Order: sequence, then C-alpha cells, then structure tokens
Amino acid sequence: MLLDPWTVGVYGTACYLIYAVALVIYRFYYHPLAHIPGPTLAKGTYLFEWYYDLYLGGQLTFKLQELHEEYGPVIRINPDEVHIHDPDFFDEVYNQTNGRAVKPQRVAEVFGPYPAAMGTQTHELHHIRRSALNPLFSRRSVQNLVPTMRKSIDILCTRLYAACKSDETFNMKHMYAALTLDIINDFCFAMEPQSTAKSDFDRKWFDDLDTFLEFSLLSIHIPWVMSWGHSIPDSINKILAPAMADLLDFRQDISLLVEAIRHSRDKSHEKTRHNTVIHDLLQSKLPPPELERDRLRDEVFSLVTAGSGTTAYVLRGTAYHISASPTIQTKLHQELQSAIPDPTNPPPLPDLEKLPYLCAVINEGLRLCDPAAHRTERQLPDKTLNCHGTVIPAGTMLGMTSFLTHRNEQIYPDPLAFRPERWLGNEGKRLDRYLVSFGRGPRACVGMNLARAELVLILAAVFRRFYFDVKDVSRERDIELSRDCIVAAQAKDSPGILVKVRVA
Ligand code: HEM
Repeated sequence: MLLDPWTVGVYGTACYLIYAVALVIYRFYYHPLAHIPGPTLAKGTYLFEWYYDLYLGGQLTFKLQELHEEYGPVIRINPDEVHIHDPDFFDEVYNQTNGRAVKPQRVAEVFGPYPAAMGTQTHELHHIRRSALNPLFSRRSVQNLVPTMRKSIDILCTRLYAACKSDETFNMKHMYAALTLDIINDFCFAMEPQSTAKSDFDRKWFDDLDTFLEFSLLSIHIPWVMSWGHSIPDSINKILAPAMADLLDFRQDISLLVEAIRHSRDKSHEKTRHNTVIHDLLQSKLPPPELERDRLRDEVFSLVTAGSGTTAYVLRGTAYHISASPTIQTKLHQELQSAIPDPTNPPPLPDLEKLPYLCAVINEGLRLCDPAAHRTERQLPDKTLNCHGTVIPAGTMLGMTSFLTHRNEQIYPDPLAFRPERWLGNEGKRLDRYLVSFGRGPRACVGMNLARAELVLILAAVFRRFYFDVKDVSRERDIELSRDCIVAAQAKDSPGILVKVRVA
C-alpha cells in the first residue's frame, strides 16, 4: 500500500532529524578533530561561522583573537577546520617541507571555479601552472616592466599637478586602484593606460569589484552558489547580478585576445618594450590542455583581479598614514628629495629600493594595511602537525590569519600605530619573518616582486612631489579593515578616501 504524502513527509523529517543529531554527536565525540577546543556551536555545526560571517557580515576574523585568548593557540572554528594563532608556526604550515599542500575547494573556488593557479586545489597541478607563471614575475622581469609602470605613474602625477591648481577633491581609493589596474593591464595585454586618466578613475569598475567581493564571502560558505553562477549563461548572470556585467564582458574579451595573440593578429605589444603575459604563457612549456583559450583567459583574469585591488589597498592605506602624520611625511619627503633631485628623472628601481625610510614605510604599510583579510587555508595530506602539544591530523583543513600576526602586541608593540621606525636597524630585520602579507611557501603571492616594485615607484614618485590633506578622512570608517570580504573591506558607509593635494 502506498503511503500518503503526509506520512512520507513525517517519516522524511524524522529521518533527517535523526541524521542531523547523529552527525552532531559524531562531530563532538568521534570526529578526528574532537579533541581540539573551540566554541560548542562551532564544533557541532557551521552555524557559528555563518552567524559571524553571513549574518554580521565578515566578522569572524575579528572574533578569532577572542577565541584564541579563551581556548589557546589551536582551535576548532567549524566542524572540519582548525585555526592556529602562533606567529612562529607560520612557516611550519605553509613551507615546502611538509610535502604536498592542497588548497581546500571552498577557498580555491571562492572567486569562481577557474582553472587558474590561484584556483587550483591539487599540489601537482598547481606546481605545473605556477612553474609557468614564476619566471614572468621574477625580479628581472619586473625590472623590465619599470618603464611600463613609470608611464602610468607619470599620467597620475600630471593629473595631481592639475588637481593642485584647481583645488579639486578627489578619491584616493579609486586613484590607486586605477593606477594598479592600468599597470597590470599593460603587462597582461599591452593595453594603453586608461583608468588613471579618467576623471572619476573608472569608479564603476571598482564599485563592481567591491560588490563581487561581498558576494565571494557568501560563496566561501555556500560554495555551490558560485559554481551554479558559472554554469549558467553570462546573459542570465548579467540579469541576476548587473554589477557583474562589465567583469563578465571583460573576461570574454580576454578570450578573443588570447586567440588574436596566438594567431599573431594582435600586434599591440610591438608598441611596448615587453611581451604580454599571454605571449609568455603561450611560449611556456605548459602542456597543450593548459594552453587552451579559456584556461589562459582565466589565468590572466585572475592575475588582473588579484594584481590590482591588493596593491592599491596597501597604497591607499599607506598614503593615508603618511599624510596623517606631519613627522613621517616630512622625514619621507626629505629622504626622497635628496635621492631624487629631479623628479622628472628618477633613479633606477634598485637605488630606490635601498632607501631605508621608504622601505620602512612600505613594510609598515604592508603590515597595517594588509589586504588579505581572510585566513589562508591548507590541507597537508602527508603531515601530522603538533602545535603546542595539540596534534592536528594529516589532511585537516587548517588556516592562519596574517591580520592576527600583524597586530600581535608581543611582536609589534602598540600595533595600531603606524610607526615605520620599528623596521629600521637590527630590530627591524628581526621583524622580517613576521611580515607575512604575501603568504609563504609554494603558494605565496606570485606577484610579490611586482607589488613591491609598484609600492616603491609609486610612493617615491607621489610623495617626492605632493602632500595630501586628509582631514576629511575618518581612519575608523575609511581606512581600517572592518569587514573580511576575503579581501579587506572598509565600513559600508565609507565614501572612499576624499583628499586634497598640494605641491610639496
Ligand atoms: C601588496 C599587494 C599584494 C598582496 C598583499 C598579496 C597577497 C597575496 C597572498 C597573501 C597570497 C596567498 C594566498 C594563499 O596563500 O592562498 C597571494 C596569492 C596570489 N597573488 Fe597576490 N598579493 C598582492 C599583489 C599581487 C599582484 C600584483 C599580483 C599579480 C600579478 C598577485 C597575484 C597573485 C596570485 C596569482 C596569487 C595566487 C598564487 C598561487 O596560488 O599560486 N598578487 N597574494
């Protein structure tokens, strides 16, 4: 005899409840992480994490400090994940001696299921993809890009001189984002600088990116949302999420460009002094499937998105802190004035990289204005870790958060103060191992050399010539990290960083 729908519903619900209770009991008493301390709700369910990140909007990162104070250096933050807070353990988790390092799916695919190095889960495939990218971002390659970077920086300085005369207020948030976007676009596609010259610095593009990042926070907790979005046509995505329209069009344009470059139809790079990233990848030793059009498209798309907002974030925060302190501003300006007597004829990059105060300012900026807000997650299938006597089984999803290391009072006394002096002398050298803004190990930031060169060239050029009035900027609202949207985000009501400029 067939059961009526009501009875089926009752049995179904009862079975589900029994399953859910059994699962929670398993997680508490029989799970391989059962011995690791943490909040009760987090050990048994994902509700703890969802409450802080989805309901309160990217707040779990800030709660972590409190949890570590209560439960110790190794804690369970959801049924399947461990978080470690011990700055001396960073290399233990991320370095190469631990065998294979797997990037868990939820973080690998947080920006979409892209077949790019950044989105690759397995150690072996990541190694293949990363080996092709590494030479493109070596110190020597970056050195070759200096004229490219200077081209965009000169456009910005011309605009700033004009702003001095007109007493214009402008948004430093979009200004640095436009500059870094122009530089990475030139490197990837030999595209002439565009955004830096626009009156609003291409604001819509960056507002759309912010919306995309807010969405990424949802996708890290509910991964099927992003996968589903990628499985439906772009035309429907554009209706569902209009803020994504330009980004999706840009991604499609890259596909066309890959084919145009592959078949030598695009000659834009002949006007520049460098090959494009697409050229270099096409000439690399990558196996044929890795050279397919859409694979290359997604690799380059991830470079553009990872390589613009992050550096811009450090630039704008650092520029604010310099401008907010007359002492730091004067000290930096004096160093730059004697190193760069003629601002239109700056010294080579290696000479600028030796300026002690500029480097100290940059390190302090990387520390206090670190864009990587979210914990960096890994699984080490070949290694059981032991942290302060707590055994973490091989294969466990584990993470550490650079934000906590960078604000650790024992390492950086008065951690909220922007104090470049802490990086000077022998004491400063001791701190190097605790500056982890670019991550560590085989999956550390591939663009690190490029980012550092941009920071040196841009801050030297701008602060040699200009002073900024930041009296209308609220540090708490416009500068401080207040939401973890995977990348750091400011308060929702922040208007950006509105400043005026004058000649130094
Ligand atoms: C100050 C600026 C930057 C900071 C602080 C930063 C930070 C980071 C961090 C912490 C990671 C490691 C994430 C992980 O371990 O899972 C990373 C990865 C990555 N970054 Fe950056 N980044 C910056 C600039 C750049 C630039 C300029 C580029 C591009 C060209 C870039 C491209 C990438 C890519 C492709 C990855 C993934 C690497 C891989 O998985 O092999 N980043 N970045």
